[in-house]
Amino acid sequence: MDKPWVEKYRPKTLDEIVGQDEIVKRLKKYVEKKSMPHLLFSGPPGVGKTTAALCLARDLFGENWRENFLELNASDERGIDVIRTKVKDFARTKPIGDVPFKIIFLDESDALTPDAQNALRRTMEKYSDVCRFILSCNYPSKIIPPIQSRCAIFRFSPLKKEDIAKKLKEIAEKEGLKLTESGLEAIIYVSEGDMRKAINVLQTAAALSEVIDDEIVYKVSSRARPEEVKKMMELALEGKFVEARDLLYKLMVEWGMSGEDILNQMFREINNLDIDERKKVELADAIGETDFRIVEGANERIQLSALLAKMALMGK
Ligand SMILES: Nc1ncnc2c1ncn2[C@@H]1O[C@H](COP(=O)(O)OP(=O)(O)OP(=O)(O)O)[C@@H](O)[C@H]1O
Repeated sequence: MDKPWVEKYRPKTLDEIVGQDEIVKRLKKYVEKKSMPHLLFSGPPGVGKTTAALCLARDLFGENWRENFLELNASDERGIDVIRTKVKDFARTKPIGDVPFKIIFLDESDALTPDAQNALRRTMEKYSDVCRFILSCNYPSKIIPPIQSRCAIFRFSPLKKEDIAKKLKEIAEKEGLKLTESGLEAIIYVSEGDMRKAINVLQTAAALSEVIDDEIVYKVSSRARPEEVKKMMELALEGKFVEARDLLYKLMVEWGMSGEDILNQMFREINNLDIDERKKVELADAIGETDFRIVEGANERIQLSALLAKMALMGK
């Protein structure tokens, strides 16, 4: 098996990062000045937080980057004591090269409890003359204010269509794949701004075929074509409950979609339906209700059929 493409094609310098332009610009300033504060990276998965930290380290430290960079994962390290010990060992030796500090990257820092974060804050203070911390998290609100106020905050956003397209085209070319326009659109649809997901879908599809079109993308990602989900919703709203439910079963059985996947796609299709604003509100509410019930453990098939029934009664 090939090396995972997310690793093989991970950018090595800040210049290779696609999108996140403002962030890259700010980080380059730190490289220029060889000086930076502690940083807090927040944002959804797979949009370049870890990559940006690695690229920053490479650009800043050059060939010595490995000696000057420590990566820890807050949810793997079995608590703050282990993190503290590792930081202490790492901070004991002087940075190698002409940059006066080392970098500690702490992934999933929002997995730490507030107490653990308080302990982390003290560790950050203790070693701040020799170490800069980069904390990565999905939600900055889960980081205690005293840490937030000690960090420069960087908010990473889901990647734009064009940015994902650029990267996928580059990989397809290097791997000798034919990525069709429909295939590219489909990967963009299923990955929802997450570059890791996009690259993984491309690699999984490439294991099955040299030509990547929408058919294969929806197959490997267990997603239905958006048109099919939309059609199911339209049938229900037109009062054709049985036809809508047949299509639902087809999505679940033939495409292997979970109830949660179907609801997510239905939610995304609301805006594409030709119904008035009030109906869209009712529909979003009904989908939310069904989602809650499924999360609580109710039968998916029954809940989704009931949702279609509700839509049939709701009408267009
Ligand atoms: N902006 C980007 N430019 C180029 N490649 C990217 C970008 N964002 C993500 N990638 C690709 O996706 C993979 C995953 O990205 P990364 O590990 O940086 O995500 P992350 O934001 O740290 O996510 P998580 O919060 O899940 O750790 C990388 O190996 C890289 O190949």
